[in-house]
Amino acid sequence: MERHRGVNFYEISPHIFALANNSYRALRTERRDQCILLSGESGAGKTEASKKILQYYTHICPTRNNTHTIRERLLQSNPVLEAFGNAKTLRNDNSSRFGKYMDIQFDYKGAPIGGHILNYLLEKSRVAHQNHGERNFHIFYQLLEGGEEPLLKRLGLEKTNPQHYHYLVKGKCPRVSSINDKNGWKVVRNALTIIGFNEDEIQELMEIVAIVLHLGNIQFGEDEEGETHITTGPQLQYLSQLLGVDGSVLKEALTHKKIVAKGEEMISPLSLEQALSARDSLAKAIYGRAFTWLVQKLNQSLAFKDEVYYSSKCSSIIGLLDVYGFEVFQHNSFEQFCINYCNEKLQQLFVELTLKSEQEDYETEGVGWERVEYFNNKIICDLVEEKHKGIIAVLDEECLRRGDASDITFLEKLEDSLGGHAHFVTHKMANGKIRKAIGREEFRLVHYAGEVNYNVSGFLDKNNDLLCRHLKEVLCQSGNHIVSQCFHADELMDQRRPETAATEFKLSLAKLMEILMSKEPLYVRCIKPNDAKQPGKSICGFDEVLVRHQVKYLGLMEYLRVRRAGFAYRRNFEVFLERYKSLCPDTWPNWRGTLPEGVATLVKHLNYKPEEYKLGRSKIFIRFPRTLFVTEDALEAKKQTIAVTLQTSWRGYRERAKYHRIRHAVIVIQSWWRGVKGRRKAMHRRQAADTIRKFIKGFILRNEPRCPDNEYFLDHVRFSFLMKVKRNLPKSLLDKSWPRPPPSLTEASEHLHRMCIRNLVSDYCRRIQPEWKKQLEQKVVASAIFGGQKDCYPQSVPKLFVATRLEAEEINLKVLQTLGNDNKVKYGVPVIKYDRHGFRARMRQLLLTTSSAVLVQEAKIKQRIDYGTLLGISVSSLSDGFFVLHIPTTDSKQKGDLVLQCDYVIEAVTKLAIMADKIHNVNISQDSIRFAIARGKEGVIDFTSGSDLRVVKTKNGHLSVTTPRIS
Ligand SMILES: Nc1ncnc2c1ncn2[C@@H]1O[C@H](COP(=O)(O)OP(=O)(O)OP(=O)(O)O)[C@@H](O)[C@H]1O
Repeated sequence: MERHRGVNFYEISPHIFALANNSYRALRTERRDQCILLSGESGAGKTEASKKILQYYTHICPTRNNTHTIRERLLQSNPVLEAFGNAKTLRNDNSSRFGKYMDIQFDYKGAPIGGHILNYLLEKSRVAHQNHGERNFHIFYQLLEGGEEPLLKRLGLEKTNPQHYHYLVKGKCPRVSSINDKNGWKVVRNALTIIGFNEDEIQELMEIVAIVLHLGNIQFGEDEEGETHITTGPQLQYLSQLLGVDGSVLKEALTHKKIVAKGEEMISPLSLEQALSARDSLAKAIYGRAFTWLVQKLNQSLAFKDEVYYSSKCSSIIGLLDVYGFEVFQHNSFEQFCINYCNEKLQQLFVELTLKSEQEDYETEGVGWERVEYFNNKIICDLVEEKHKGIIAVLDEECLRRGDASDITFLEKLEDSLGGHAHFVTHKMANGKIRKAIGREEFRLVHYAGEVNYNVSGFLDKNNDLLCRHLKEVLCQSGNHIVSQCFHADELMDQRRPETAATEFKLSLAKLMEILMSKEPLYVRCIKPNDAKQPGKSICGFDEVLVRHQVKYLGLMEYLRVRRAGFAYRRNFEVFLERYKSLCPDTWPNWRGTLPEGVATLVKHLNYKPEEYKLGRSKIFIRFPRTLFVTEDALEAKKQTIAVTLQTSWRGYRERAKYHRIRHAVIVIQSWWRGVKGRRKAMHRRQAADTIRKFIKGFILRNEPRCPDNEYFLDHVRFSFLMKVKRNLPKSLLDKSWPRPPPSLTEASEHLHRMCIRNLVSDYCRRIQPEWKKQLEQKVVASAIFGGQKDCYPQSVPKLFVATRLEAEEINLKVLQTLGNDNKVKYGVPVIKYDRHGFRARMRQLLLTTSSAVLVQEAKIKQRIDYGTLLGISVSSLSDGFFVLHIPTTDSKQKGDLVLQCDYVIEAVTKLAIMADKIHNVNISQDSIRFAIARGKEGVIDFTSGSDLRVVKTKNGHLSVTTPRIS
């Protein structure tokens, strides 16, 4: 299959795949529907060839989403149809007993997307009767051999025992070595599932097979009064069960007939013979219609479902015709007559389309041609089908004739109307040798493929193909859905007589011919190598006489002659030019001149040699396939360029259109956006003008009471001020800045400022540490005592009071005290111990010279003074560090007031005042301080400002302290 894919026909040796590939290529390239006609005798290999073709298509064709299923279904339809429609005959162990035309639908990419089957005249008679050495349809044996035990039990059948069923043993060969029924069952069962039958449908289909088998086993007997009755009860029970109808109703229908005359129904008993015939008719009718139902069901499964996406116009078709082949048996009946008539029609089509039309074409087109003689079988077709005169017409006439019409009268009628015809002869009409070869009840037709004697017995019945009304009524009530679908109540109402089997077959063949004529035909002529079903090329496998005979009657030699002398290809100028015009610059893209000139120009450009082609009146004839294939290859190569050109133009067009669309959209969006923006801007301006207007008016009226005209301005001013305040709030307590309020907000501003300060203060207070608080308290006290009173106070403000300075053990204090009136002034430098209760002084004596003091000895004075006894503290207003602690003098032990000097006079005095709770008893003197000396005496210290510190005792006994001035 791979070897044949995409290869030209002439490039490799002949093969069924080459032909399949050729038709597929033609379908793809020329988009013309194709049909492949398989012909040959029964057993020649048509069905096998058609399966190979199908296999080839399903293998090489590209796949679409659902084509996988379609492929499978196409392939699997074969085993199902073969099981129900094929049987073993003397000529072929798998002989098709029906005609089949299958359409395979391809989409434009060449993927199979669907299929449809037309079936023709099933050989129903086989259901009830088989010739010796033949079998019934395969499905019966397959079900019995392979069917699962529960299934068979349900159907009331016995496994692997065809002998028990009358309908299966008429030919006396229920088992054949070449056929594996058990395996066949598995294949069919699987195929039915793949095709899409559900379990119920399969069950009901098998019920039908069982119904036929049980019907065959129904036996009749006659009672003493001559009435027919059924002798096989169990079969009847199974039948009524499977058909889903009442047993008694079925029983009556099988043994009685219903006649409707003048609107009245009459029931009369059947004779034994009539009952047997009615039973067989019933079996044939049920099986025949179930077969048609099966084909319809297959068609539903194969149908192309994606109609919305692909219209059927987009698809192309390859048809496969595989009908029963030409048949000659010892005993030939109505069925062989129909089968052989069908083969005549196919041969006629072949003759018409090839030998006749081709040669006529050469002649009418004026191409020099030497006529090849051939046998035209139209005469035989006419003999069979001609209106009023043909065999079918005579048969129908006899069937419709009232009275004593029989198979024999039919034969006589034939003799009357067709006597003397070259292809028709009967025992009576023949003479000599031929007469002996024809039976009295036979007529002989000289077919294109040979002579066949047909026995007329049963012709009328088979052609009438009638099922008695009574049985039809029963089937209409059936509980089996397939049966009830096959036998519809409408049929009973229809008073018209149905077409006879032969006429119906003739009409369906006519339709088939129409279908085939509308397509490009390809032929597969199957040659049967021997009559013994033998394989191989040995002498016994290849019967030369038989083969020669077939080659002859198929008209192959004549056809070869026409082919050799003729042309491989012929087309109308228009079609040819249209297809290949792209290969010549002069004809591409359009030829303006006449068609013959155009074709001539094209052919010249293609370098066709004179012997390769001929130009007729309206057609071109190409002699060799090679020439055409070379041209096709060139077109294939050219298609790339054309495709690129088309793509370029299309893409350009598409992009331009897209660009224009976008551009238009952009302009629309722009205009809308600009409009929006413009409107927004205008609105803003209007709002701005309004604001400005309001603002100006408000400014003018700003000092008026609040009114609608100025409220906006005032609000704005307030808002602005508040925002300004918000932005410039003082960060610390020392920051005194505050925005200047507009006049209308002065009061509010002050309010806010106060709140802000308070807030800062509370914030500050919250954050303040205990030590610092104490420091500040002390500083506040210092400020209260000394603020603006003592010269050195301002310098002391930034200096922090050190907690340990006075509380420590040692304090650097100088004590000045006059201890006596002698010239030697003794100064004590007390070390003061200082605690919560008071302070204690311990003196060290100093010897005072005029300018310096020298430590002489440790004083023995120890004085303890409680804070509670402290009367007050005196300091000068100058910048010296002297201060006097006034102590009560009533106690004789007291040494008098303490005169002290300290570098940190502000700190020391403040702390002492706080400790002794004498804040209000600190006296700041301008010039001098009086202090008590022991024993009621009093001393004075005079303070003056000078250049540096000097302490001297003046003549008047005062202590004079000169303190440097603070610059
Ligand atoms: N190409 C083949 N190679 C080998 N065997 C073949 C080939 N073709 C056919 N046969 C054998 O011949 C038998 C009959 O073939 P097939 O059923 O295709 O014949 P047919 O022409 O369809 O007959 P009918 O007209 O009776 O249906 C096949 O079962 C097979 O055994």
